[in-house]
Amino acid sequence: MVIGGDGYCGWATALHLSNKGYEVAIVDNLVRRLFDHQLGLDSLTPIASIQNRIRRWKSLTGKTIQLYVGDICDFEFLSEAFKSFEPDSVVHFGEQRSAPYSMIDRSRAVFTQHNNVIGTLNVLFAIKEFSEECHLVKLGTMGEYGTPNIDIEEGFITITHNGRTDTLPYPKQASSFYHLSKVHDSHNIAFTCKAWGIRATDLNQGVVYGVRTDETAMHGELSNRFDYDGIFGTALNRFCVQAAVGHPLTVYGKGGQTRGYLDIRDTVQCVELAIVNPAKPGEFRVFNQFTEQFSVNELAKLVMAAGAKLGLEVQTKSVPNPRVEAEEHYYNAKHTKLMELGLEPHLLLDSLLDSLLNFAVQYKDRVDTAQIMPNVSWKKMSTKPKTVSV
Ligand SMILES: O=c1ccn([C@@H]2O[C@H](COP(=O)(O)OP(=O)(O)O[C@H]3O[C@H](CS(=O)(=O)O)[C@@H](O)[C@H](O)[C@H]3O)[C@@H](O)[C@H]2O)c(=O)[nH]1
Repeated sequence: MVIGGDGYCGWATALHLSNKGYEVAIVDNLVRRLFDHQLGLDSLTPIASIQNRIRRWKSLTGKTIQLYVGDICDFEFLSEAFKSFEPDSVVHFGEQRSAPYSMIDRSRAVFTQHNNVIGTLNVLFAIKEFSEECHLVKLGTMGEYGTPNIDIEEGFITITHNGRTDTLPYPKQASSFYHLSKVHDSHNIAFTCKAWGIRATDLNQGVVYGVRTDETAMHGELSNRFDYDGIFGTALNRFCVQAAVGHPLTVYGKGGQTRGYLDIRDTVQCVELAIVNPAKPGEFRVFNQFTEQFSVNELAKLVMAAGAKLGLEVQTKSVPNPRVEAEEHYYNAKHTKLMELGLEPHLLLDSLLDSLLNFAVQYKDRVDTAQIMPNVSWKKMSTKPKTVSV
């Protein structure tokens, strides 16, 4: 069961698992499409409706993906989906995943935490009630750890304090209401593993880039979404679109912000590896899911160089940072557990950057340049509903 199977990572994962012979159901309330309508945003790539996506997949491959449209915060809906599909594994992508969205105003902050925390709680209750053996594969985020001045471990750290030693959850220092929602989820999941014997894997994923996977490239109607706006667009994908339309690359502040990154083709691989090698009953595992670390400045340099090769004149501009985050910091995060399970990373080589840039150029007429600059400020956030004007 892929919850959030209509979104960026979820759609690619649902198709990948279906292609690999798994019986797949998508559970999704389609709210990601509603956010676009409400905020006047759109994917760079045209995307088909979920029904047409699934029909096209069936006509191309003969494989059926079941669809349950509804909200997992509604426990009755989720119960019916569980009873009808009887999942062995649940992959949970079904959360509001944008940090800027969660910082627009009070109501978006509350929505994000309610939607994410209650949705995950319901999934935990559904597993306990209907499918005790079911393995939960939950998308967490590297942002749960923040940017501490020591190495980041995979979920746990062994500490000696006043002569005694214990292995404890790694300290969490999230820096948006969205990232905090994932911290709260992790605590709830860890507790239910202990209390109810649930088996769970928390995938602390880094920033994803790219768009095509083997399956989504098979047909236009299987195309994945590609966000480039200031709310849902993530760093490298945004920079590629900016380069394609001749907009200076928007480095926030000093640009020393360093994060773990991965290709979307590795997202789908990692999820499959977690499913094939499930956690044991009662086990709460944490994997750091990224393949390489980059600072924002490093990404901008790579895109400038790749752009020059394609004859694009790419400039970089530091814009005032709309977020509250360290702009120069130590960053060294472990990420060996998925490699030990057999992950074969697609590293960010010139070839991928070329093809991403070409992809952005191909769709550049669809770019609304008014959506590029960031317009959500961490500091100016207020209780007043922020309405969007045209
Ligand atoms: O135009 C831009 C966009 C971003 N940044 C900077 O790039 C870094 C990453 O920002 P992002 O928007 O690419 O990613 P983020 O907000 O962290 O969120 C994304 O990446 C997270 C993983 S992580 O960053 O927490 O490891 C996931 O959890 C989220 O769902 C996903 O939207 C930040 O320091 C941000 O200030 C820029 O300098 N310029």
